[in-house]
Amino acid sequence: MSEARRITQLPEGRTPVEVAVGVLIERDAAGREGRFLLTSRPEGKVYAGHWEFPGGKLEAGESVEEALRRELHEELGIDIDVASVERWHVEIFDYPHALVRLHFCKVYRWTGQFEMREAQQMAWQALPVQVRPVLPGTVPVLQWFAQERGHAGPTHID
Ligand SMILES: Nc1nc2c([nH]c(=O)n2[C@H]2C[C@H](O)[C@@H](COP(=O)(O)OP(=O)(O)OP(=O)(O)O)O2)c(=O)[nH]1
Repeated sequence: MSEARRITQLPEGRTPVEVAVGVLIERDAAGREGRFLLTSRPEGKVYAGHWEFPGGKLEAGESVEEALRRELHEELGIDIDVASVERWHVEIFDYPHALVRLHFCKVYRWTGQFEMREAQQMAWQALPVQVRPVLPGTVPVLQWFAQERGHAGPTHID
């Protein structure tokens, strides 16, 4: 399952699946970032049981923010305001099952109670991440966190 390739340019003639990904982050009263939320991929999906940031594919006509609002509601039962979504990084991954362009967004505010509506699991994590295995497309996010937070050493357990 490790045949995922992180690539910097779209291969000519191939159209990626656009994916909105929400990096939900706790902040303290001073605005310092703390733990972030990972969820496990539900049974029946590719990479079932792997940990990732919640999100999913854009539907026709949707913006990244709208897709994220829909996915977070459908998967986790929480609500976000599209205006508060902060776009962070874009990454392209070429998996055997799909070419995906991941739009990672930071989310600091949400309302509602978390409900695992797809029977997945959730875990608030810090570096190094303790849950495993993580999805290949999740690893760059952990590296960005490591840079931002001055974290040295492994970001997760393989
Ligand atoms: N949600 C999410 N998907 C990721 C991450 N990293 C990564 O490579 N992916 C990939 C895995 C999948 O190929 C794709 C997301 O598709 P998905 O199957 O989870 O989306 P979905 O919920 O819309 O699925 P479905 O309705 O078609 O079942 O993006 C990540 O951190 N979060």
